[in-house]
Amino acid sequence: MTGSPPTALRPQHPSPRSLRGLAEAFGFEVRGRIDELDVTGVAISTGAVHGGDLYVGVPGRNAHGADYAAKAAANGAIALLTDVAGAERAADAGLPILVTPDARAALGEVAAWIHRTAENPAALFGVTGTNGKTSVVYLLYAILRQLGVTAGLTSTAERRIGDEAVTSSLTTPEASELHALLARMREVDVRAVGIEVSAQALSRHRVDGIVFDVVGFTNLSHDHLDDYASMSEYFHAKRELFTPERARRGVVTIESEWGARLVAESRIPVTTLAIGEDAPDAPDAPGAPDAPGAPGAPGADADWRLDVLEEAPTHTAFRLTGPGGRELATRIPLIGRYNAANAALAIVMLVEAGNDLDLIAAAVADHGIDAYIPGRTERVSGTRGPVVYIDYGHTPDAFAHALDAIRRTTDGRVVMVFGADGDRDTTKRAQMGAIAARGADVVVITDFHPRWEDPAAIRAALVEGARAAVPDREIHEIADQRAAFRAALALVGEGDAILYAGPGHEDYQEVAGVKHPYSARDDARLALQEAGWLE
Ligand SMILES: CC(=O)N[C@H]1[C@@H](OP(=O)(O)OP(=O)(O)OC[C@H]2O[C@@H](n3ccc(=O)[nH]c3=O)[C@H](O)[C@@H]2O)O[C@H](CO)[C@@H](O)[C@@H]1O[C@H](C)C(=O)N[C@@H](C)C(=O)N[C@H](CCC(=O)O)C(=O)O
Ligand SMILES: Nc1ncnc2c1ncn2[C@@H]1O[C@H](COP(=O)(O)OP(=O)(O)OP(=O)(O)O)[C@@H](O)[C@H]1O
Repeated sequence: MTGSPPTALRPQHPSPRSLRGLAEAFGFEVRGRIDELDVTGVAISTGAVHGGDLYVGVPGRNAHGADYAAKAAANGAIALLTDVAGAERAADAGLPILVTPDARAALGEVAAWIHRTAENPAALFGVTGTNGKTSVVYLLYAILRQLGVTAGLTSTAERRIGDEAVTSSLTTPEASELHALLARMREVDVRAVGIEVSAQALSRHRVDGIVFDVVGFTNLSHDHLDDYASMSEYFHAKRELFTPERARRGVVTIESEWGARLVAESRIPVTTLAIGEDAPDAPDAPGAPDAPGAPGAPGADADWRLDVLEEAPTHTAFRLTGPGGRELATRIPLIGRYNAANAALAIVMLVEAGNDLDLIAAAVADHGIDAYIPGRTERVSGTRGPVVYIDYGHTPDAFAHALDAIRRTTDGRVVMVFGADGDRDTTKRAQMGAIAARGADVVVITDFHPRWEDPAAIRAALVEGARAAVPDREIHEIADQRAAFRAALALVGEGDAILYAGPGHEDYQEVAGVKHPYSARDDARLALQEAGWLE
């Protein structure tokens, strides 16, 4: 096939449904002629419209989607669903209009109806938390495949059905895309799906029309305080997943006060998972696991307990002990106690969904969990020279965990390369700088996605945070990412490690609205070759 790659996975054999039936099922006011019209899909953005779709026009930050109804019609939409204001704006667009007070709030159920996603559903696993969602979803996917289950996933990195994958734009797709994806998955007999659920998705109705079988919570720490006024508001957005309207059962990692709070405030039955001793030093407030009010030894009376048995640059081995002393011991090809925690959460979620622990243990007995997580402390170096990890961490807590994991498995020096997102939560930058300075021997501050911000100002905030925390730390400020990585590489040798946090799986850098091609993974491999460390 030529042309642009598909941006979404949709059913290939949709079964048309009557638009009149839709309007009646939801009690929508109808403006225009809709009899004889059948709908085969639904889209919230004109770029995603396929022939036969219902286009849903919602108000946004920049525009009202209804203003694009004519464009949707040109792309093949057969009708518009919108609010009263939208209906007036689109009166001359040439499409019949269904009117509802809040079209975004209706979207999930409408998409579920059009795609019949409630019929013969796969087991649905939802994962939320500040860090680790993508990782848990990939670990679920890997274990399910080892159990012989046809699985799918949706994450920040990609939407995936077996070997078919598309790159993601949002962490959690809009409900229109999500239900289409589930319908496509049903066509190819996917029986279990891991879905990463961001706080924004819960606040913006993106997982409406779904009841998860099991939901999991990783942790909560400082992020997205540009979107939420406080950590409590951010927590409340995530807590929404632990309600009977959204899920049947939950598993909560009790690593911090937030996990304990979620257990206390959950409105669905929850199972708890405690992490053994030796968590890394947590960042300071806000959102610190050891913030005031945290209960004593977290997880002392949890249902499940994780103990890390071995940490190496290539793998982590752990034991999981559950109710009645049931045990599973295995390994993951990933570094870090936090990744063992992610794997443990995935396993307990599978058990809560009815999978037998012994069967899971048998499936992962030979080689451990066979997971590949793109751009999450991904080792790009070879057998010689420094160990180089490319990571997606972009929060203080992620920095702390990744640095801790690398420090534990590195005899030599640790150099950290990183930048910070422009046009995103600016309040975490000083802390990111501070944690890097505390955890690494040398810090190289570079640009990430400046977007519309002045990149020099972003770097300055990071440098200031680093200097304030460790005044004599060796700090380099190098705007160009390729040059920054090469400068880091020049500082290390056999036995040392580089953590390049930020770019992860991404293949671009966004500057002033333009996406420039840049893959940190590819460039790091190239630099390693240039330095003679990699064939
Ligand atoms: C701030 C925010 O939530 N923006 C979302 C919003 O865009 P917007 O309000 O800017 O939209 P707009 O430009 O005003 O347009 C209004 C409507 O007209 C439509 N439109 C507009 C122009 C056009 O030509 N055709 C068209 O159809 C748009 O699709 C939209 O529905 O509606 C769009 C689709 O309806 C979303 O894709 C978009 O998410 C943007 C990309 C985003 O960045 N969201 C962030 C906050 C987010 O959700 N992030 C989390 C990250 C979680 C994590 O880090 O863990 C996530 O889940 O991804
Ligand atoms: N359980 C965890 N606790 C703390 N940090 C973690 C954990 N798991 C992963 N991380 C760190 O967070 C980074 C992002 O991991 P991951 O992509 O799995 O999280 P996420 O919640 O999906 O974030 P995003 O939605 O932004 O992708 C990792 O690269 C790693 O540095």
